[in-house]
Formats: sequence, structure tokens, C-alpha cells
Amino acid sequence: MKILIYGVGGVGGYFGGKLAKAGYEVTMIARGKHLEAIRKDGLEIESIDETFTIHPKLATDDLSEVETPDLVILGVKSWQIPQVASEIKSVIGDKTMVLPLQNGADNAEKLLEILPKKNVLAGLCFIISYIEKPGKIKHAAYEPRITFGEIDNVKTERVQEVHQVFENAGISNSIAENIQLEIWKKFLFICTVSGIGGLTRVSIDKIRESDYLYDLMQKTAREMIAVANAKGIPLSEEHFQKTFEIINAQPEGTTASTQRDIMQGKPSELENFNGYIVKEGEKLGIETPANKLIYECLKPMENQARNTSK
Ligand SMILES: NC(=O)C1=CN([C@@H]2O[C@H](COP(=O)(O)OP(=O)(O)OC[C@H]3O[C@@H](n4cnc5c(N)ncnc54)[C@H](OP(=O)(O)O)[C@@H]3O)[C@@H](O)[C@H]2O)C=CC1
Ligand SMILES: CC(C)(CO)C(=O)C(=O)O
Repeated sequence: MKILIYGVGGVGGYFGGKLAKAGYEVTMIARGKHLEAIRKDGLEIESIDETFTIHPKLATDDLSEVETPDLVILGVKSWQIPQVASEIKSVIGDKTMVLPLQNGADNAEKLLEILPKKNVLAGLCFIISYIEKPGKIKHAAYEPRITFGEIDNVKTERVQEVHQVFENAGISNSIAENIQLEIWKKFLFICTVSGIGGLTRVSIDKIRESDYLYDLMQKTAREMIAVANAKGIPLSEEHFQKTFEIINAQPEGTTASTQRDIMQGKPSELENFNGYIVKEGEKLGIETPANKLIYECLKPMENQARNTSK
């Protein structure tokens, strides 16, 4: 299977690295100093389990050099999906599968606005990883895992083939019974902790210590469930309870990747997280005051981060 990794950061670099290590033909789209380093010395992955270096078949920032892939794994941030989808149109074929692994609820929907339905899968992943320096990915914590599937949840031959490819590469993965529900279950957790984390600039254990902030997190999550339900996603009280069990179990010092982006003054996924809930709430006639508070408080910082990163 020919695999294209678009965006070789914490997520794309780790999973792409594992696939290349297993012998798959992997092409990587990267840019700048990171690309230079990968071309020169390969991509090093320092994981909690193992350290290895891979040399992709091709590392480039030029899609015109890329052969039609069987599978594209998107490792960019959520807000970059529309642009990347437009770009990859020129290299994908009838049978190419495009798998988004981003956090956020509507990554597959965004792909569907630009790419034919037959090319789009849906997915998510769990890992804590980042670019430590150009050419090096650090997998710092969490047993990495991918959950994915067809957008209509049919267990087609092609998703079973992808499942086998991930298995062969030693990537823990599963084909979801209901991929939209899985995406929203993770979104419920990540959006609930990320915005408040970015705003308070402390780790989850510190947020938990404040009754006011704990209550705000719960209100954020309840609004998300209302929006999800109005969209036909069966998030329930059980998912709410489970999410807070996970929040309560996070060890000292835990922060989410989007919170870290906000704290470092980088462009973040705020629009795709609390911003998305506010906007969907407006469309669906659902009040989302907790998400709106977080979103509006963080938005000036987000605008500033985007203006200075131009
Ligand atoms: N990291 C983690 O632990 C986890 C992240 N996620 C989610 O996964 C997604 C990816 O996050 P993460 O891997 O952390 O992000 P990173 O910022 O580490 O990686 C994204 C990479 O994509 C590159 N990129 C973006 N646009 C282009 C382009 N046009 N051409 C070439 N390269 C490009 C970026 O380059 P540049 O830096 O130059 O912009 C960067 O190297 C997010 O949705 C995140 O929420 C989910 C689970 C865990
Ligand atoms: C919660 C976690 C660490 C799990 O993958 C994550 O998705 C993130 O930090 O963005």
C-alpha cells in the first residue's frame, strides 16, 4: 500500500514513522527546516516504547512529485483541512482513501465539502507527541491508538485492509461501530479541557481543584452533548460521566495539545473546538453560554497569534 502522510508533526510523524518502519511505501509532505532535516538524516521517532529512524520513500513539499497514493493520512491541524483537501485533489485517484486523525468534530465533513465521498474516511487518534526539533518526533506518553471507519460505518473490505496495515505496523487500531460517536466522545473530552486549560493556563489537576472551574467544565460538556444530540449523535449521560471519570483520573501536570498551542501563543484549534460548538449551537437554536464565554475570552489571543504568525 502506498501511503501519503500530509503533515509530519506529532501525529503524522509518529504514525507515518511506524508505517515506514514496517516497510510500507511512505511519502511525507513536510516543509521548512523539518523537511530539510528529514531529507538529510531521516525522521527520528523517540517513543516511550522504542527509538528508531526511518527514511521515507520521498519527503517533499511539492505534491507534483507524489504518485497517486492508496491511503492519505492527514496530520495537519483541523483548520488546515480545507486547504490541504483542495491541494490533494490533484494527486488522489478513484480508490484513494483520505483519513483525517485530527481532534474536532467536523474534519470528515470538511473533507466532504471538497473531495468526492468515495475518497473520505473518518477517524481520530490518541497519543501525546510533538516535534522536538527538526527531524525528530517525541512520543512522550499515552499508548497510541487509531479509531477509524467509513463515514457510513460499513465495514468495507478497504477499511479492513487499512486495519491490517496498521496491525502489521504495530499500531493499535479499531474500526468503529459508529465513527461519528467515537469522534464526539473524544471531542467531548478534548474540547471540555482544552479551552478552559488555555484560559486558565494551568493543568487539568489544578482546574479540578476549583469548584467554579469544575462546574464550568461540566456546563461546557453539557452544552456539547445538547449540540451533538441535535445533530443526531447519541452522546448520553453515560458518556458525560465517563468523560469526567477520565478528567478526574488525569495525572498532575496534564495539558492537552490545543491548550499548549494557546499557551505558547500559536494559532490553535479554538475555532474547531469551543468556536464550533458556539456556531453549531446558533444554527440549531441551542444556548451555549459556557462555550461562548471561553471562546470569546480566547478569541482576541487567537486573532493575535494568527496575525503574528503570518
Ligand atoms: N500531538 C498530539 O499529541 C495529538 C494531536 N492530535 C490532533 O492531531 C492534529 C495534528 O496535531 P499535531 O500532530 O500535534 O500537530 P503538529 O503541529 O505537531 O503537526 C502538524 C504538522 O503539519 C505541518 N503542515 C501543516 N500544513 C502544511 C503544509 N501545507 N505543508 C507541509 N506541512 C504542513 C506543520 O508544519 P508547520 O509547523 O510548518 O506549520 C506541522 O509540522 C490536531 O488536530 C491535533 O489536535 C490528536 C491527538 C494527540
Ligand atoms: C487527549 C490527548 C492527549 C489524547 O490523544 C489529545 O488528543 C491531545 O492532547 O490533543
